[in-house]
Amino acid sequence: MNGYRDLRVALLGCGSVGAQVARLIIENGDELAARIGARLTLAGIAVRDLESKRDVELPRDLFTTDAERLVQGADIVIELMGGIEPARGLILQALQGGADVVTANKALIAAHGPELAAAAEQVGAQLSYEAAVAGAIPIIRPLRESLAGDHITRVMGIVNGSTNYILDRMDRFGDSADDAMRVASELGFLEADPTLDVEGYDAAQKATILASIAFHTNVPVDAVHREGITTVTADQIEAAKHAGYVVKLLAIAERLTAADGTDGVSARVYPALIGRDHPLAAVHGGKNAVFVEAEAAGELMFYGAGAGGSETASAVLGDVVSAARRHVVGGPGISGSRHAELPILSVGEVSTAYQIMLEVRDQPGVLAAIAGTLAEHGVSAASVEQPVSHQADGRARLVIGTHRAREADLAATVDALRGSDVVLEVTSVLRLEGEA
Ligand SMILES: NC(=O)c1ccc[n+]([C@@H]2O[C@H](COP(=O)([O-])OP(=O)(O)OC[C@H]3O[C@@H](n4cnc5c(N)ncnc54)[C@H](O)[C@@H]3O)[C@@H](O)[C@H]2O)c1
Ligand SMILES: N[C@@H](CCO)C(=O)O
Ligand code: NA
Repeated sequence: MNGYRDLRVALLGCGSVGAQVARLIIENGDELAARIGARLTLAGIAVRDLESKRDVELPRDLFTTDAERLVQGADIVIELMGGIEPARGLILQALQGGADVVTANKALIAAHGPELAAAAEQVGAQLSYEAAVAGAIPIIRPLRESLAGDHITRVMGIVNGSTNYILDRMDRFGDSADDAMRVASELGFLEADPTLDVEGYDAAQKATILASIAFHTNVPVDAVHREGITTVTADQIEAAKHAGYVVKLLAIAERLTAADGTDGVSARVYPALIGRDHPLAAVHGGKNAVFVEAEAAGELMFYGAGAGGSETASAVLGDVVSAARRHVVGGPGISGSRHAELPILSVGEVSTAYQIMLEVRDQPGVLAAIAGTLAEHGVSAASVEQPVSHQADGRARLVIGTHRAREADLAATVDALRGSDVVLEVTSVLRLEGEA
């Protein structure tokens, strides 16, 4: 197609996502040119090893091991190498040279987002990372642009596919935690270091990014309260099911008012109960979804593939097209706004309902003693159940559902229950999210 100017695109990394991005740029070149009004010309692909076997057949003359040189003179740089360095240095080099940058690197954006955004703003370049959170699902752009005129109150996401796969197997097929983890590992769903998934680090990186954008505030990753799924038991999943809930690993970013009246932001990742009729309960297998609540828009749900080479490449290409259009029309790129600078509140300020499971002495007066302990700490019981299936040898199980309580009050209640003569063991404490 004639008449279009060329935009020089440098691709850094040619793994699962990078190879698919290269394929789409080459295969869809004419149509992309028509949509953009300029042609994306792949100037080169930086790789570690020129001879490596690739998922996709690509022209070999595009490959180079000299990433720094490739970045020079590029209009758009796509970073899909992962990791902190050299990705960070190359992105800074690209931005300082005036290029727009597209990345899928959640670890880098979570750790160095403000530094990279400042470098982009300094030269009016655009830094975008739609693929860094929930893969193919459009969520960064909706939060940053589509909802820019609204007030977001809460963002609650299933943003880690492998842990959702594990919890879903436990819920639907009655797998033990170990069995579900083994299947997820065999299917290649887990990161090379599975701790990143199962201890919630990956979800915490995504929570940082979501909270920062939703609330126009820099929310550092170490301010995210993080609990993984390694403590979740088949017993908890069964009790949740019985009570009409499902256990999901949730990344939550929320506007909160603390007990002292401070308005702030809470960012947290933990396994929590949600009602089986909540839209997030229908997110099965390795899928992701983000549930957004905003003052004017109400409830919105974004659902789809959170990972996968071609799926993630779709989000990357969306950002590339947006950057390319900016080159055509001119003007500065959309920047990450941080003007609100809200304080980050501790998890102790969060208020949710809870489900507490206890092993107690099966004797008269136990219920009254436990009700007394709850009341002393200002926690009110909404339901108490004593399942006959868990009664033996003078022991009984109690499953207590509470009304909403502050996390700090609930923690004090649980400590007091642990110290109580009638309680043999506190076997489970799970938060209940997604209720009005
Ligand atoms: N795979 C997914 O489904 C997915 C989803 C969302 C986000 N991401 C993110 O996308 C990025 C890429 O992920 P991926 O799955 O394609 O990883 P990958 O490991 O398949 O690919 C990364 C590639 O970059 C190359 N590389 C690393 N350092 C390099 C260097 N210094 N110079 C040249 N090449 C280098 C590696 O050799 C590898 O081929 C990561 O930041 C990841 O977190 C991936
Ligand atoms: N390990 C991540 C990959 C996508 O970021 C997941 O399980 O969702
Ligand atoms: Na996304």
